[in-house]
Amino acid sequence: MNRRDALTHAFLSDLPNYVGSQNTFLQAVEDVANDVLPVEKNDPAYAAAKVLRRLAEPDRVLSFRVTWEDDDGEVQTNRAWRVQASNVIGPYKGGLRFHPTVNEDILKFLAFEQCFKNALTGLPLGGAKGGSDFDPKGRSKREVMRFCQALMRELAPFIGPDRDVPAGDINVGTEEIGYLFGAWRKHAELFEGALTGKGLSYGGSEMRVEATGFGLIYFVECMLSERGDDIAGKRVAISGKGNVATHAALKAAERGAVVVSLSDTSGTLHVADGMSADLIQWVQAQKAAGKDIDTPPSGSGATFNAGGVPWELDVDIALPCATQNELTGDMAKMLVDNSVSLVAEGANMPLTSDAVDILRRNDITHAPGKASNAGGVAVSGLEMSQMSHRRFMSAEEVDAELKGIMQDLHGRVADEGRDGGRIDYARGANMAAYRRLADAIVAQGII
Ligand SMILES: NC(=O)C1=CN([C@@H]2O[C@H](COP(=O)(O)OP(=O)(O)OC[C@H]3O[C@@H](n4cnc5c(N)ncnc54)[C@H](O)[C@@H]3O)[C@@H](O)[C@H]2O)C=CC1
Ligand SMILES: O=C(O)CCC(=O)C(=O)O
Repeated sequence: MNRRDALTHAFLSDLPNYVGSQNTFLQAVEDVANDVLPVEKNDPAYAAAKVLRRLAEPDRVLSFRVTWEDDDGEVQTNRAWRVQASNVIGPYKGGLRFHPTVNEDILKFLAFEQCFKNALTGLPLGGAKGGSDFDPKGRSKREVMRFCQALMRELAPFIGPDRDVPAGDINVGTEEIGYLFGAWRKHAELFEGALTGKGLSYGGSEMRVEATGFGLIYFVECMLSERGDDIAGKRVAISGKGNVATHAALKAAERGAVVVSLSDTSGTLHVADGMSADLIQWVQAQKAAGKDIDTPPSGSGATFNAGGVPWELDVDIALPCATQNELTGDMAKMLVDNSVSLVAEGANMPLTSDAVDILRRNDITHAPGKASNAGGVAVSGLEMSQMSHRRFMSAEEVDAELKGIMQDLHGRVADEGRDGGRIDYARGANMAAYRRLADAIVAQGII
């Protein structure tokens, strides 16, 4: 082991001493540490500032109880958190997730990733993430509204347009953001952009709903053009059936790709000849109505493979768009066996560490979510500017800005990640984001 490796090893061995058994957070920090610590140790200013050690500790973790009343008049109690990771390059920014699996570990990993992602956008956005173990499944709209209002009663004192600007994530879409914004506005007695993902009638941006999925496809198109190739005719497997998955599917199909799957935890919807926009919109409608996707409309050409995963299918491109660690080592081997040549993450950290290693060993190009799914937060940044200026862009203008941001972001990541004839996108993303954060940390002193 050389000196550089020894220093990285020492950092990683020490991590659990202050992170404890938060394994998802550890996974995210380790991934970054392996790429950036060798550079940090050789840069006197970065090394003296102990940049990564500081980034691996959120500025603060707010933890609170949310008490609300269900439709039967019964009192319900949930746990919620806001992890404010770093505001060194802009106000804290990142989504809110409602899911029974939410805990401090998951939110710390997401907030850490968000710092790097937001730095890559080139916009002045810090990193944060929040959410609750509240499960909206089976809850009425009134219950969801009361829960959002109760959560905002606790969160409101800690957010604001120049302080911390939450947005949506899993199970938090335009409807929930509406309830959250209404409650914040009442609390603050202000009409300001304290949240993004708002509805168009009260300060939202065109294209925020589509931005993450569309941005993912713009990024994939940049990756393909590096090889002198394009997406038309490529067979694409997508996991998930939510906002990111379905908008990626719509954009890929519009660009001439053959989208063969969407999925949920119960199985995979498969169309060998490619999904039509109508079928993708059916999936969106089913999800919005809280219904399953296992009985596709007749004539759509779709079958549902209960228990199956999209990675079993014969495709060129794989886009995991559901949730963290959904694509395991065994599934990565399926991608290798099926000669997949490109994997780009729509979800945040959807690949386990061994899946990443398998792709790397088999020379499969892999873009991490902090680069390829940054389109959503980038349009959130545009929503913040539009709200401040009181001047709103058309859908065409926002889409053109989004495309430009994803192309610039791809260029920055590719430049850092170029290694002979190939591009290491994971390293490129970690390094490009780290440099921006590190320069700001060094410039602002020991604080
Ligand atoms: N909405 C956004 O703008 C952004 C979302 N992301 C990430 O994209 C991923 C999907 O988020 P959205 O589409 O917004 O959420 P959504 O609420 O619209 O859809 C959630 C999706 O996750 C799946 N899912 C949830 N928990 C799961 C589990 N334990 N196992 C398997 N599948 C599960 C659901 O089937 C569904 O496909 C998440 O990782 C999120 O953090 C990343 C960047 C921005
Ligand atoms: O739009 C935002 O502020 C956050 C989006 C988000 O949560 C993410 O990029 O993972």
